[in-house]
Amino acid sequence: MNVFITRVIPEAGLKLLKDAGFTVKQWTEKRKLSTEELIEECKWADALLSAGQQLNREFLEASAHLKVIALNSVGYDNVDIETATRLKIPVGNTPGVLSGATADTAFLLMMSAARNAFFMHKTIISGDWDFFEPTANLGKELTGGTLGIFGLGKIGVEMAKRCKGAFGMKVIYHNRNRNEDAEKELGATYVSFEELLKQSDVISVHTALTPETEGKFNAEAFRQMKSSAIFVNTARGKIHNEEDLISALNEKLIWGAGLDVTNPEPMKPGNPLLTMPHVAVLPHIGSATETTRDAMSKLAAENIIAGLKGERLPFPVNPEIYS
Ligand SMILES: NC(=O)C1=CN([C@@H]2O[C@H](COP(=O)(O)OP(=O)(O)OC[C@H]3O[C@@H](n4cnc5c(N)ncnc54)[C@H](O)[C@@H]3O)[C@@H](O)[C@H]2O)C=CC1
Ligand SMILES: O=C(O)C(=O)CO
Repeated sequence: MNVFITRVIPEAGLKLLKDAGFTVKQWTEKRKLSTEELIEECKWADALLSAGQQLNREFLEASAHLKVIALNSVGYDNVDIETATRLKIPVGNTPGVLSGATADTAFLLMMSAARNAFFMHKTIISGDWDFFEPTANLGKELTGGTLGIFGLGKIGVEMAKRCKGAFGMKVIYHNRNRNEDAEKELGATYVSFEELLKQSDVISVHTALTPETEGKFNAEAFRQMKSSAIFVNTARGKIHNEEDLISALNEKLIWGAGLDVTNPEPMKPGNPLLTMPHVAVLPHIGSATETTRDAMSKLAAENIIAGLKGERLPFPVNPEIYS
């Protein structure tokens, strides 16, 4: 059995695949494959382990022989799941193991925006750090503030735990469904989207990218937020409208922002967000720790192994193919 992998993955996952007796080919070029290249590579493969590739209808229809597609991510917005399901190709993802690391990144971005850390760092590089000024470079304290989580799933819960534990923040959330476990564990309160915007000192986005969440944080949403609020997005860049975010920051409708995800990725080096005060931008490193990336590669390998054995994937995103 042959497995094509669209990126070099950690040894931990690779070993599981090799120990299972599969022949593995990794794409080592530091660029994404085109759809045509991916179709060509997959002609040889029985399974695909995909990191960061767009798996569209054209690719899936040309690769309907694949017995399994394992994503090296929890997000699956870059896969045409409807087509994969129609073609009965099981698709697996990597939930849970990356929740802590990604929440750590959200926390880092929240803190960095609150204390203007990225901007102040640049003043050292440019030689503009002159002397200690008691009235300048002032940030925000978060103790006792309100954290608003948009999408209180696995990562959202981890972010809420960190903010409650560190700063005693009150947690409110808006979700597709109530999360009663989190309400009990964290004392989190369910609110409407409008109340989330109005009441939060920090809004942290943790939903999947879907037609309902795309562009959700737009001019209208930023207008309803507190002028002292910080907007954090570690989910997907398309959930906020970048132009509207830049205007909201320039017009001081909100105070700051922390982004691990942008639209497009990579963000262009001249993007104004990279030099604005109270803004912190990272290059999609939410899950990027050794421990977490090892664990993700193992889950992806487990999905491949189950799929190639004809078994149900341990982490399927289209479980309906089994019914
Ligand atoms: N920056 C990074 O490196 C990473 C980003 N992510 C992103 O984070 C997202 C969330 O991951 P998890 O917490 O593991 O997923 P999850 O499925 O546990 O949580 C997502 C939550 O959002 C809610 N939701 C979905 N649609 C909604 C809507 N229209 N309105 C309100 N709530 C809605 C769901 O009910 C669920 O509670 C992923 O889909 C991925 O896009 C995930 C890992 C790393
Ligand atoms: O898992 C995901 O969805 C990511 O964005 C990277 O870990």
